[in-house]
Order: sequence, then structure tokens, then C-alpha cells
Amino acid sequence: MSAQQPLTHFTRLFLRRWPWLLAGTLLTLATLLANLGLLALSGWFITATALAGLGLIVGLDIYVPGGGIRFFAVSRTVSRYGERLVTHEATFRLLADIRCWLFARLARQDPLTLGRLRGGDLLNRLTADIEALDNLYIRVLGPTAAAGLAGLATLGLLGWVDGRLALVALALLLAGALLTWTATRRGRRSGERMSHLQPRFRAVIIEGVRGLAELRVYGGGERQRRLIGRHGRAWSQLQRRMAHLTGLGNALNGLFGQLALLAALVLGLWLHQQGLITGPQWVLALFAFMALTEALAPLPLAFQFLGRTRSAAERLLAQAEHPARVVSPATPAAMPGRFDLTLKAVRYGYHAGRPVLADFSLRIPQGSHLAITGPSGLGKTTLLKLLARLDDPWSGQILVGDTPLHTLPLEAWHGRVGMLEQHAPVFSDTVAGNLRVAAPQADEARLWQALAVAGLDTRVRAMPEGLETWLGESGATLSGGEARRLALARVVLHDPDIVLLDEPAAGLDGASARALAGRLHEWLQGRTAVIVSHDPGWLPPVDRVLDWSRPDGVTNL
Ligand SMILES: Nc1ncnc2c1ncn2[C@@H]1O[C@H](COP(=O)(O)OP(=O)(O)OP(=O)(O)O)[C@@H](O)[C@H]1O
Repeated sequence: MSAQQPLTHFTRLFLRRWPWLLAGTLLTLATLLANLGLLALSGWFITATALAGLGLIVGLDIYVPGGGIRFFAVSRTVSRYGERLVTHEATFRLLADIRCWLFARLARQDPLTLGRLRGGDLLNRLTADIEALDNLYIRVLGPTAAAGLAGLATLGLLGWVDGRLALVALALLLAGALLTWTATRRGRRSGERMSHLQPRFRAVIIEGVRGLAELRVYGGGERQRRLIGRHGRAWSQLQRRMAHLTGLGNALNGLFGQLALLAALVLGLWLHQQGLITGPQWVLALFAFMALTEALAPLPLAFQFLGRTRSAAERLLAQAEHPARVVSPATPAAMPGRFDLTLKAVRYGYHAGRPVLADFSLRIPQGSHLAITGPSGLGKTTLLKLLARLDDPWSGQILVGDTPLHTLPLEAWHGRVGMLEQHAPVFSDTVAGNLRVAAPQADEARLWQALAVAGLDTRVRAMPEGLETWLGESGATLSGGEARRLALARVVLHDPDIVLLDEPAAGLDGASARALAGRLHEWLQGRTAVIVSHDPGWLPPVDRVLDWSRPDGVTNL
């Protein structure tokens, strides 16, 4: 992929909002032109009135230029206000578009692959990388287009005064372009490094804040502080480098502008002495140069950060286009009439050559209930993930009835399967909002039924606003056991045919676990269930218990 492609890709995405972009660019241009008009006409007018006062100009019309100056002054203010409003609104809309676009792409990818990304990294892509793209329109595309057009207008105006003055302006434009090009090159390396350092920096800060209690207890705070300090110093160094570059860019931009002004001053004097331009025209030209310098001023800074923007765009695109391993087949098989599950010589793991499940076979007849117990790390959760088709086996087969699972339409399969994960999330929402993730149309009666199965109804009734109680970030107001029961209620609400439960009683005391077992037993009637638990003591009555702690537990099925 060439370095240009990601930016081209996002520019194309931006163009869907072309009315906003066009309006923003036109308003930027209108501001620059109003500035040019104001400065040039004021210069001309002040000089003309001075000369008229000396009696060197006779019959000077002060009303039309005076009106013009007022017009430009007011229109500059209005267009500047409008420009800020429209370009920022456009940028917010663009960023929202990109966030939705990225989230939609991520949602199609494998949860297992995504799970391997560090939380900070993913968060960074959804926030900082996307925000870095605002530079593209608000500072690069819009102002460059507007400065280019304003430059042409200035050339036209100066050409009307005298072609030689236009040539000096052309030299200033070329110097501005050279400066911008140099800033792009010099800023690229630091910009890219900024874009790579930022997620790591964020991650150590987030980890430090999340693990504050443990770090304090074990005295690890000093180590984390040093880690944050090291990242912070690297970040400051990059910022300092960028600030130097910005300062140099501003200084050179100012210097080129002053040199051009000096050249216009000397050239204008000579032209005036030759009688080729009038005094007011000379001053008009000088002010036009000042306006042109102002139009070019923001470009080196914007292009200096283009490396960072490009790097962010590359990362976003790479993430968005990461191929999903688990996809729905192009021509899926029909859903079978029965849901007997058969695993035949399944081999699967997370690292090549190190299978977690090796030649694993199992039969789970429709409507039967299977419990899997055994020590940690043998692959119980992995088995549930394969049954839910969050990933496909390396080899072997998983059959639903007689149909291979991977040939079934993925969404339809997920519609039939309900899975309680070990780390099931609680969203920053109300109780009802968290439940309706599984069934958006469910009425309150259904929500209460699901809560009752999970054993959480009494607790929710005692909450200040019942179902509408806000649960805080990641369910901060719930205990671990309550959070799991909320997630279990979500599975119940989904009303699946195949129920996969990973440690549903985790965090519950013995009596609560036994009560849960009774309710689950009733709810599971008519459904196929696989229940994973370290502790076989609390389990509801099941047809079979698979004990993976026994040497023959995994293979003799
Ligand atoms: N996403 C992953 N990436 C890499 N390795 C993984 C991943 N998930 C699990 N593993 C590894 O696969 C093995 C089986 O994990 P799994 O979670 O299936 O075991 P488990 O029997 O359910 O354990 P527990 O009872 O502790 O949940 C473990 O060694 C684990 O470290």
C-alpha cells in the first residue's frame, strides 16, 4: 500500500459530506478575500485621502471606498464566524462518520482477533487516530484550497496593478510551497513516532489508573510512575521537536513575507517614480502582500503534522481492512431441522503447533444438558467459543445435525446460540438498556422474567429507578456476581436453542448458586445446554458430566 493511499481513502470518505466541505472551504476563501479586500482597499484609501489632503488628488470620492472598507470589515467578521462554525461542524460530522465506519468494520471482525489487541490500542484507534484525521480537512485540504484560490486572486489584483508585482507575489507563493513541502518532510518522522507512541503512552496511564489499588498494595506505584515518566519524556521530546519545527516554519514564513514586502516596496517605488502606478496603487499592493502572507501562514504547520495524520490513517485502514477469519458462507446451507451437535477430531489452538484441543470428539444430542468440569486452562472456554462459532477449528469438523457448522449462515447461527462469557461486559447504560442488547423490542414483563431466571429481580426492584437505574461505567455499581447474573439475564432474553454457559455461578455463595441451579434447570428444558464450571457441587441436574481432570475425560467421548 503506498503512503498516499490511506489519505486518498479518507478523502473519498470525506467527500460524502461534500456540501459541508464546500461551504467550509468557500467561507474560508471568503474570509481570505475579505481580508485581502480590507487591507488593500484601506491602504489605497488612506494613501489617497492623504494625497487628497495635500491637494495632489482632486475630487476623491470617499463614499464608495469607505463603503467598501465597511463591507469588507463586516463580511470578514461574518465569514470568519461562519467558517469556524461550518468547518468545525463539518469536522465533527466527518469524525462521527469515520467512528461509525470503523466500528461497523470492527463489528464484522473476529472477537478473538480483536481481543488480542490491547484495550488502549483499540481505544486509541477509535479516538486519537480518528481525531488526528481532523487535521486533514480543517487544516490541510480546506485552507490549502482556499489559500490557493486567494493566491490566484492576489496575483490577479497585482497583475492589474503591474505584472512585475505579480511576479514577486508568485515568488512568495513558490517560497510558501517550498516551505510547506519542507515542513511535510521534516515533520513526517516525528509525526509518525507520535502516532505510535501515543497508544503505548495511553495504555500505561490507563493500566496505572485501573490497577491503582493493586499497585498501592504491592508497592508497584514507583515502577508504574517511572514507566509513565519515560513515556511522558519521549512524548515531550517529540512535542518539542514539532514545536521547534513550527517555530522555524512561522519564522521563515514571516521572513519570506517581509522580504516579499520589501521587494514590493522597492519595486513599487520605482514603478511609481516611472509613473507606471499611482501612489494609492503602490500602497494597495503592499497590503495585498500582507494579506497573502497571512493566507499562507497556517499551511507549514498543517503539513508538518501530515505525517501523523497519514500514520493514523494507515493504522485505521489496516485495522478496518483486517480480514475476518470467521465469515458467513457466500451460499449458506439451509438451517437443519435438528440441532444435535457433533465434534469430530477437532484440532484447535491459539498458537501454531500448540493445540488446546487435539483430535477432540464429542456428541451433544439436541435437548441434552452437558456439564464440563475440570482444572483451569484445559480448553473448556475454547470449546464453547468453537460451538458459538467465534472461530473455526484448524481441522476436524463441527456438525449441526448433518450440516457442517461453517456452512450455516453466521447471523442465523448466532440467533440460535446464547453464550455467557467468562468476562461478559456490562455496558454503561441502564439495567433495561443492558438487557435489550439481546432483544431490543422486549417489553418490561420479559425483562423481569429474564431477571427472575438469573436471580437478579429482587436486587433490581430495590434499585432507586428499577429497570431504568443507571449502572455506571462498565457496571461499576454492581458486584461481580450481580454483573454475571445481569449477563445471564441477557442470555435468557435472547431465548436461544443452544445455551453455552461459562461459569454462570462464579461470584455466588453456595445457597445462591443452588437457587440459580434450580431456576436454570427449569429454563433449560427443551434447550441444548453446555455448562462449564470448576465446581460440580452447585450444578443443575444434567444428562452428563464431563470431568476433564480425569485422564480419559477429554478423549473417551
Ligand atoms: N485468546 C487467547 N489467546 C491465546 N491463548 C489463549 C486464548 N484464550 C485461551 N488461551 C489459552 O488456551 C488454553 C485454554 O484456555 P481456556 O480458556 O479454553 O481454558 P479453560 O479450561 O476454560 O480455563 P478456565 O477454567 O481457567 O477458564 C489456556 O492455556 C489459555 O492460556
